[in-house]
Amino acid sequence: MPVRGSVLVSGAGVAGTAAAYWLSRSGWDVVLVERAAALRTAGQNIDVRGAARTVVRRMGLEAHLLAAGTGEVGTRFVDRRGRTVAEFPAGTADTDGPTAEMEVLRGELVASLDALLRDRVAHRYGDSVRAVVQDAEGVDVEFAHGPPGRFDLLVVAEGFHSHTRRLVFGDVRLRDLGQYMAYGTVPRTAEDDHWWRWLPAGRGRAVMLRPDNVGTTRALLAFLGPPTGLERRAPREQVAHLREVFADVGWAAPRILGALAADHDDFYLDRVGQVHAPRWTHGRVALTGDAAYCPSPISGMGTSLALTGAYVLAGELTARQDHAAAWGAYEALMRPYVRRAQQLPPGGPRLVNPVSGVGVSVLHTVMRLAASRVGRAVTARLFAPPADSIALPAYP
Ligand SMILES: Cc1cc2nc3c(=O)[nH]c(=O)nc-3n(C[C@H](O)[C@H](O)[C@H](O)COP(=O)(O)OP(=O)(O)OC[C@H]3O[C@@H](n4cnc5c(N)ncnc54)[C@H](O)[C@@H]3O)c2cc1C
Repeated sequence: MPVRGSVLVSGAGVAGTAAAYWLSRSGWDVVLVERAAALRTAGQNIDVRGAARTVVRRMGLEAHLLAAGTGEVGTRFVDRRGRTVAEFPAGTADTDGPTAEMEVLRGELVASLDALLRDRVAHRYGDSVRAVVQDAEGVDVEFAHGPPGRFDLLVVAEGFHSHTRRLVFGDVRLRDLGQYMAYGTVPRTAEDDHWWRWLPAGRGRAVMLRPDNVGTTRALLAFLGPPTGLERRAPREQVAHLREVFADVGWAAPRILGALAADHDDFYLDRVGQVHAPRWTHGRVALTGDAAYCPSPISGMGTSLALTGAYVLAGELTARQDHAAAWGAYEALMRPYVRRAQQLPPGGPRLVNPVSGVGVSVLHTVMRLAASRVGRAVTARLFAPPADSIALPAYP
């Protein structure tokens, strides 16, 4: 196959590995640079829905990812004693509820995508883009550590806080959704089951436990509040803060906080937000995945947008050959899809994280109604992620 041109992909997450796969498969010469010293396989349960299911099927990964799923059987809202208030079993349709049919650990997905790149894509770990200068024919890139290089195109897939996005596009609008989320992995206990258990704990807080397929349990602590810079503090200080915020919450909170205090390895805390970049391309540089259009973890669509966007970007580049035409087609196909994915239910995180005790009781009632047969039909139509709302082209 003739080489179409050279592409530097920056960021070996979901979007970066997927873009590298589709580009290399179509004859592009791809270098994948990742800031971390190795592939980052941390992360928790993520959903692959709708059009993204088609993308992983076209990669030959669907059966493997279904078999390597977390085994989550559905979502249960619980009270402070762990008793089920309402449950939403996982359906076979991707749009059925919080638990998608394809739920995998992020690490499993990224490792599976990366395994497709062996012998196709040059990896450069422990390095990052320091400067970008482009002209009509190409992009000159300086790296923090390695020698500089010239590429035909640069694809930025560095996630929410992308540095290269800032270098090329300046500051883009980040929509803060008023919530912190902390993730960690805790030892599994006999009491843990295969449900995603979700405690709305009042005062805008939530405690969640989710099953995995590697013998541990995934924990999530979320709380509403303004940005305080907590996300930039050391993990030890972040856990100490969480201990204060969740001090009076029972159920799984003490167990989670105890485990997080002992082990920070897989601990991660950040603000919940969205990326609203007015343009996704500039000259010979394109943004994809969270760096371009993060819809936030509460949308359930981040990974699906990353997989779909990488596929469309690479497909259009290959189908059109002229990168400017490809950028136009990428925006035209993906913008409406992204707009729908970024439209959260009214109130955003506030809707399912009531502040007062009365609010928690109201939420319990609403969840019970929503979990009924009629309720599920209505809520599926109102709140289901718009995972299928794109006509995915079949590229050669
Ligand atoms: C370690 C980790 C854990 C996560 N855990 C969860 C989770 O539990 N639940 C959830 O919903 N979402 C999680 N996410 C986010 C989720 O992966 C994304 O929302 C979604 O899959 C879109 O992926 P992405 O490839 O655009 O971004 P990401 O998956 O964030 O990948 C971005 C990649 O770019 C790399 N990178 C960043 N800056 C640079 C740079 N300057 N140069 C080179 N490389 C760079 C990062 O190290 C990372 O490998 C996690 C992301 C990471 C990186």
